[in-house]
Amino acid sequence: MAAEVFYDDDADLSIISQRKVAILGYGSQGHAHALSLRDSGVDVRIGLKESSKSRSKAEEEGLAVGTPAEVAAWADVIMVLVPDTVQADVYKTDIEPNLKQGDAIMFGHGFNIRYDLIQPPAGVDVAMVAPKGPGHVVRRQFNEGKGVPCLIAVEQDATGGAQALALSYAKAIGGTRAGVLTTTFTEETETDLFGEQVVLCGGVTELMRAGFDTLVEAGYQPEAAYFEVLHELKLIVDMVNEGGLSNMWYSVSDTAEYGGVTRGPRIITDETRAEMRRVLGEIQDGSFAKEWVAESKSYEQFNKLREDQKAHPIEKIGAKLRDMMPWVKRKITETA
Ligand SMILES: NC(=O)C1=CN([C@@H]2O[C@H](COP(=O)(O)OP(=O)(O)OC[C@H]3O[C@@H](n4cnc5c(N)ncnc54)[C@H](OP(=O)(O)O)[C@@H]3O)[C@@H](O)[C@H]2O)C=CC1
Ligand SMILES: CC[C@](O)(C(C)=O)C(=O)O
Ligand SMILES: [Mg+2]
Ligand SMILES: [Mg+2]
Repeated sequence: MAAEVFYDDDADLSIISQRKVAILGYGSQGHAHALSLRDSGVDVRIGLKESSKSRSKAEEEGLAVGTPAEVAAWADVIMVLVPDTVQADVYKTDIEPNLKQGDAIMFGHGFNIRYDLIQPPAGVDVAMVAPKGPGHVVRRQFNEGKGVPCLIAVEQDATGGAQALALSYAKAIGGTRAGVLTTTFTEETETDLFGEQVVLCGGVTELMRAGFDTLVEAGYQPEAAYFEVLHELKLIVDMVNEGGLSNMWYSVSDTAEYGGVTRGPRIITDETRAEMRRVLGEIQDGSFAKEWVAESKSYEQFNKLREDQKAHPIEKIGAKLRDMMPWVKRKITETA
């Protein structure tokens, strides 16, 4: 059955405009939600620790900032946009003691509900508005009159109005301009983790690094390798994004198309597809979540892997080449 997709005319902005919304966290998603909600006429306050380095950024925007506990007590809608691995602690310390009957607790990703790290009480709505894109792009597109598609879900509908509330919230951040789908916390969590690990973040970066390494090892200039496997990827993906795979195949040469359709399946093989299924299995059985929550206590392995990513030659050559293409370089700022 085809999914139902909601657009601007299906959502009522007045629902979220009548609520008091606490945004906990002012990072990638937090700043985007907070600023776009405010620009849509919603009463918003930001919850951050006294020591938070994000505080000054929110204050510079004229947003009211308090501690997570203070704004949770003030609000009747609490959107949790602190990192997934700290949400359970923030919930216990700052949110749970301040939840009132009829409040709504909302999430930008289903991780903590899907893996039972947070168990909200009966009597509150539990919903999700998950943009399918980076927070800085969510904000950028809102400012440009566009929007990033969102998934919404309701885990607990205490008031009978949880879905309408989530849809209204999604409208306020620009989601219904692009399309909003209903889902479950389980489907959102599992597909989101799979997408970022296998395709969008993990798969694509590893493909670029491997392609770059192969060309450089074979004696080609690193600059040529960078343009070929990283810079041009966006140009090719833009064609796919604008008109589908066929649009891209139409635009590239017949030589590229023939080489692509015959060689592509030699790169993404049956073995790769089997590994994708194993990665999905680790998401579904909770072992990835367990591993990540344990790693987040020290960041020991994660910090080493981050250093390895930064040190790869594709990063060094890329920085040099992007300096010559100022239109490509776009600094991420909290108001971008
Ligand atoms: N990044 C993205 O584009 C997307 C993220 N999501 C989801 O959105 C949620 C937020 O992720 P993201 O925006 O990446 O997070 P970020 O890491 O970008 O930002 C986290 C924010 O939370 C604050 N923070 C960290 N720890 C605490 C704490 N203990 N108490 C209070 N505030 C704290 C940080 O402030 P400071 O460090 O200054 O204290 C910062 O303002 C997650 O559930 C994520 O899965 C969903 C879709 C896409
Ligand atoms: C693709 C990564 C993402 O899921 C996102 C931007 O949608 C995230 O968790 O940041
Ligand atoms: Mg995502
Ligand atoms: Mg994600």
